[in-house]
Amino acid sequence: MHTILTADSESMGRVAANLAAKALKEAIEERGQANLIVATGASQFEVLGHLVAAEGIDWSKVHGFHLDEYVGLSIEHPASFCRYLKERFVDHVNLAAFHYLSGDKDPQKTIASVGVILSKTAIDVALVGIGENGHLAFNDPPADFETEEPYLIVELDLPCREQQVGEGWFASLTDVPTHAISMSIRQIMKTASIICSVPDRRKADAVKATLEGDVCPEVPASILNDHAATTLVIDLAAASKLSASTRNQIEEL
Ligand SMILES: O=P(O)(O)OC[C@H]1O[C@](O)(CO)[C@@H](O)[C@@H]1O
Repeated sequence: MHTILTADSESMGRVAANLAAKALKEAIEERGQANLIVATGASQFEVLGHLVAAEGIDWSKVHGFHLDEYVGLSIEHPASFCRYLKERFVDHVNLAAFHYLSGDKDPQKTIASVGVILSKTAIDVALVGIGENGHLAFNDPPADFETEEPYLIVELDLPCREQQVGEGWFASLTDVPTHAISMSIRQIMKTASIICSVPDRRKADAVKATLEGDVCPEVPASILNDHAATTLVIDLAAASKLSASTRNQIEEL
């Protein structure tokens, strides 16, 4: 995994968005279209802000896929990932299509219908983050590294649900849904180019475990070490617990 260290979340977002824009333009040039997976959460604020402002992407040739969503939240809820993506991404670009995961009515039906399309699609770029508990999408530890299903309905663990309260998406723990739709680990790993953006000191332990520990289901994001073309973009705060030898191997911008 190639890791890039940036000063702060703003420069992290700019670097990640530039990488994504380049990969999307190359895919459009080569194949006439591009397929993109989009994540949500605090880690994607700056990434999506820079990406929608990027020049030279023919968005009408881009098909978007949604990484994960809570079960039971309507798009009216402030923490809805559908709402987040609509407001921060889809409304700003003229996409060929965006495949939302609506988790409020019939999540099984949603994952069946979007999953069929996703299974037949070669994804060029995935924008992802890492949770405080090391999760990748909503695959909390221990994550299922084996399933071939494109999407799963998962139970969220306590640290994951506490993170959502800590970030201010929900007023209390009881408001956080207990289940979510998540793209599976194997499906994410099929992406040609993964761009994983991780800002903030809250993520320092997860970043350390991802870069310095074993690849194991207990650290779901560690699987990215087995991917041929992942770039991890972190800021100084997220890198604050890395060893000196890891720091020496990281590209600093
Ligand atoms: O960006 P956050 O809120 O720190 O979360 C990291 C990752 O976790 C998810 O938000 C799921 O909680 C992903 O969509 C995101 O990439």
